[in-house]
Amino acid sequence: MTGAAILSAAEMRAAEAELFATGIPEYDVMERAGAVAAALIWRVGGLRDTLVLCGPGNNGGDGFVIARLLRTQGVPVRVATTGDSRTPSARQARMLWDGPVDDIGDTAPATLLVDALFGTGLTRGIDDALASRLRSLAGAARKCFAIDLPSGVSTDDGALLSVPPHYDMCIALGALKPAHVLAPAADLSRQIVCADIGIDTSSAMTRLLGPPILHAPARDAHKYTRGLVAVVAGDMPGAAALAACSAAHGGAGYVRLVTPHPISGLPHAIIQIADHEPDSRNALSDARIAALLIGPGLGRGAAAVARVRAALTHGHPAVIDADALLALRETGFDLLPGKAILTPHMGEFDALYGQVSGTWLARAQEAAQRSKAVVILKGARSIIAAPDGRIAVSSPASSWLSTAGTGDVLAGLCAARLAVTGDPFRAACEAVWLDGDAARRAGAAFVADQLIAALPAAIAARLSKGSSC
Ligand SMILES: NC(=O)C1=CN([C@@H]2O[C@H](COP(=O)(O)OP(=O)(O)OC[C@H]3O[C@@H](n4cnc5c(N)ncnc54)[C@H](OP(=O)(O)O)[C@@H]3O)[C@@H](O)[C@H]2O)[C@H](O)CC1
Ligand SMILES: [K+]
Repeated sequence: MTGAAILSAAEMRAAEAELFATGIPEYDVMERAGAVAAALIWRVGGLRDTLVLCGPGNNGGDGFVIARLLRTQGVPVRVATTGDSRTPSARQARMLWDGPVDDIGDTAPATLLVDALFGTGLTRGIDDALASRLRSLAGAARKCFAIDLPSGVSTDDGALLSVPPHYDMCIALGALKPAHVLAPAADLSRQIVCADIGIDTSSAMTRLLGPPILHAPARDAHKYTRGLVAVVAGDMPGAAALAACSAAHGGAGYVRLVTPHPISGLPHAIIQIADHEPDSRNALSDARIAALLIGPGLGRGAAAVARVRAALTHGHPAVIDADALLALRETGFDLLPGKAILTPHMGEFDALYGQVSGTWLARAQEAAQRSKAVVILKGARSIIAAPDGRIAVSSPASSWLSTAGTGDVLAGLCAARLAVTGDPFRAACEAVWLDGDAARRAGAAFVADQLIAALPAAIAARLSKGSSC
């Protein structure tokens, strides 16, 4: 899985411990962290007067290193603290700082503010007086930098434990944390930069969704080897038609729409198969079907549940969306094939899984394990969880995606990528990435059909070297 690693506070501590076990002293890692952060601040802020706020722990220690290194570049730097430094490394960093140390309560503002008050060690909301002091110093600064995390956010779930200010840049140390990718904490910083400080994150199971590498069809490909997608329509075939178009433009070799009502205006390349029976038995018995999609426009009630049951009896890899997710409450998860993608938004997620506790990452993970399927928890930042523990979190997608039919487009795209790759997690990651990129290309105020039209360019942009169009 590609994409920057996302580690919880406990995982970060374990990764640090592994590094220290190789003989690298903790203080050396703090020096590295401070050096990378100071270089980034120097690049943006140059010689502007700078105030570094240092807390009691190692986040504060990073702050002292940053202050010292900026000062050696000629930057006029002041440090203000909340009191004593409480860890050995923070005390060492403080000892090496030979400039002034103010009390945070009465220090003067500066043009640049560096927040090194609290990082992954924050265990509770910071008190009101300190939080308000941080906001007022940040408000008076031209640019604000958060070291590792904005002080006042919960590392593992992105909740705000007190009211933090906004930042121009957050410098994540060693790895991203959930608070860098989950709202509301993730929305506090205009830019989040991950600084490499030598921590090995290669085994991280949770990652930011990275750009996929796609391949053009093989020279000897034909429509079946590229992937046959069957889309099962229901009461409202328009939504299924949209999903079928998306599957066709998403890379499938062949798309069949199994529908009770003929649909006019569809591209001729999409083959419609009349199916007046809710059991769809014959239309779906073709062993060449590489991915089945059911849900868009399916409708609810007994007929819909029967359609889902019948569609899933064939064991084809499947994408379950919209109303079909609600039907799963009746059928149970045992009906799902070995390769399945479920695409709930938050409301459908709650309806399907009930009250699952924990962070959104943990909830998506538990849902994937319970249903033994890849779950795409759709939102501004979608979370893709696999039963084996892998999780990918997408960067925020265009808010113009909040328009009718875009869920159907994503479902069709998932089906296409599942048919092409045969791998549900990879397919879900590719689909979410391509959907986000197509939305970016479609610009403002697009409708779902234009999103589909942007898919080929999004795919072309991700083709591996050597792939030809
Ligand atoms: N990732 C790395 O490899 C490295 C990270 N570094 C930096 O270290 C911090 C984590 O440092 P840590 O010392 O564990 O924690 P903090 O500095 O965030 O804060 C802990 C101290 O803060 C006190 N605390 C916690 N909550 C509050 C609160 N609400 N109000 C007041 N004080 C609070 C806490 O005291 P307790 O009473 O809770 O015990 C601690 O004294 C990480 O984020 C990086 O910036 C290192 O540089 C090494 C490399
Ligand atoms: K901080």
